[in-house]
Amino acid sequence: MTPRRRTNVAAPIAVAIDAPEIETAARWASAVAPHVSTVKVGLELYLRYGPEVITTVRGANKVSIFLDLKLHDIPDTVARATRNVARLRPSYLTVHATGGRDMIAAAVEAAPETRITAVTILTSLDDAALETVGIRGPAHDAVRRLAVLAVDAGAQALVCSPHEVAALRAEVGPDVTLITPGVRPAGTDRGDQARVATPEEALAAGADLLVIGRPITQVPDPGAAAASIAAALRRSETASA
Ligand SMILES: O=C(O)c1cc(=O)[nH]c(=O)n1[C@@H]1O[C@H](COP(=O)(O)O)[C@@H](O)[C@H]1O
Repeated sequence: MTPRRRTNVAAPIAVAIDAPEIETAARWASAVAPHVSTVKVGLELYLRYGPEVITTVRGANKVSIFLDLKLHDIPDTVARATRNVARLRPSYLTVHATGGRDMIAAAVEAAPETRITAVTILTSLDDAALETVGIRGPAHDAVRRLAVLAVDAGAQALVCSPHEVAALRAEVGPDVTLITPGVRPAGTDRGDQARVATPEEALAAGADLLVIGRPITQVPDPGAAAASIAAALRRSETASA
């Protein structure tokens, strides 16, 4: 699939600010903000610092906030939790698609200004791991089933691995934002990720937003790493135009 061309300078990257301390998170956010569209705050920081970490990471940075709490509970509980964090005005909020249709719909209704983002099958799981938790695979099929269910329930964005993006795009159309973690620049360590691809491959497959954490944050200069991946993405878009 031909990648959709972008005119803004910030690359379609959500940097996963998975830091132990709020001071580190603030430093990483301001280093990467000139180069990327979005920063993602997840469980590690939010469970320690709560809403304060959103205010801090947002700071003076011109970035969208992706709040990755992966909510998964009964619909009323998820609705109330979603309402609480919607006050922080995140652009994206994650819920697990396996929570089911009513749970996803409850989150959508509770946060009309936020893109409720359904996580399909975690990128750390391969086909064998899926079987151990009783989800009918292969991962590719499970992702497609959950994506259709989530969009039907009102989710405006989906998280999947780069391997499933092209098929999902064909399935859900152009209006649903497709977000891919499991992104590893060539030559970097895949760590605990199972279904991975390079940033250029994920973008070429049709992803709208690439979630990248450790390849940017666990190097001496996160700002330079973000700038370098952003430049590589721009080159690959130009080459395929
Ligand atoms: O929802 C997510 O962001 C997410 C879903 C998924 O399936 N896999 C996944 O890795 N993530 C998140 O994406 C980030 C990936 O970070 P790195 O593996 O360091 O690039 C982490 O913050 C994960 O919590």
